[in-house]
Amino acid sequence: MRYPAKVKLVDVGPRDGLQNEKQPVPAEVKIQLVHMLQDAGLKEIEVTSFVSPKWVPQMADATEVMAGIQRKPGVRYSVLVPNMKGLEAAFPSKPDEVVVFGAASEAFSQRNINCSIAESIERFAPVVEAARAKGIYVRGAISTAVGCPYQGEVKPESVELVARLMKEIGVQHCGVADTIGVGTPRKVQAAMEAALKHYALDDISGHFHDTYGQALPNTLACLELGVWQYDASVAGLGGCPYAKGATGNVATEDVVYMLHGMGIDTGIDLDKLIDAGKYVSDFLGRKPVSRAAQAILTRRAG
Ligand SMILES: CC(C)(COP(=O)([O-])OP(=O)([O-])OC[C@H]1O[C@@H](n2cnc3c(N)ncnc32)[C@H](O)[C@@H]1OP(=O)([O-])[O-])[C@@H](O)C(=O)NCCC(=O)NCCSC(=O)C[C@@](C)(O)CC(=O)[O-]
Repeated sequence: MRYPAKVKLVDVGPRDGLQNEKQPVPAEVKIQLVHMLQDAGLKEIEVTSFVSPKWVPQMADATEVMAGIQRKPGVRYSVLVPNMKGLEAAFPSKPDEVVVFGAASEAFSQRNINCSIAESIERFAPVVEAARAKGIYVRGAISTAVGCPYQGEVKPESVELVARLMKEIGVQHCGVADTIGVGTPRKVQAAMEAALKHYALDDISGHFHDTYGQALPNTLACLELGVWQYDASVAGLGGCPYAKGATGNVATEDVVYMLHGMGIDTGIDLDKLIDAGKYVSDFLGRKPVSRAAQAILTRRAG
């Protein structure tokens, strides 16, 4: 089996990881987390989202967080925007990339962004056009690509349809997301192959939650397809507010440990990454979910 020699990881911890956190997380903590992630070698960080504060109160400080970051050359800072209002609010923060987020399941689309899949594409079209006109790269996320908390199993055909619709409106990159972590390797490969009908290998990524402990095998399965870009969340933080019971993304530390063990380059310093995960976990008053981080922290403690 030939795996990609290099993998790009996008740390979505500050956004996906913290959006569902019940306790208030001050902007300074989010900013410090971003700084520690960039120091650890992350080349892309999903910082925040410009969404309705009524829907996701934890992200209400998006502008403050973006303003507080001291940017490191070579690092891309992305933000989620669900509509034109979000994009216009994001513009002054000068994100390198915006993420429009749709779903392969109608029920999830309604619960998450309050519209149908078709309506979401209509909303995204002007967002994509306006962002690209300003030279901002546009990534798309397809949630519930294998399973939906409201509708059950999701077929690859639904992923293919949303990937095609996103491609048609000019979305440049397609993220295939297992929002509730129900996928297993063959199913996730099928979802990825469906998206690959419309997006090139270089324009596609995986985003796997670890609810059922399948995120690492799912990552390995997609590496077998040649997919070399993945989202992950430091310390395994997170979950989606509209996917009850779903745990966080695969922990970035665990993915890095696996990839380095396979001789795959990530450009990330695992020790510094573990420090970032420990920093935010200490603030939240719990241990990092990452097994690799727990093992290394135990070893460090002697
Ligand atoms: C999309 C909307 C806004 C539609 O919500 P809506 O209620 O249908 O929107 P609306 O256009 O009717 O506006 C209603 C109110 O929201 C305001 N509003 C409208 N837009 C914005 C905006 N951008 N920023 C701030 N405020 C906004 C608007 O101004 C108005 O305010 P009011 O007049 O009532 O005071 C809402 O459903 C929403 O914010 N949803 C966010 C859901 C979300 O953030 N989910 C988590 C992120 S997705 C995710 O985690 C999955 C992912 C990406 O990680 C991949 C995976 O794992 O699946």
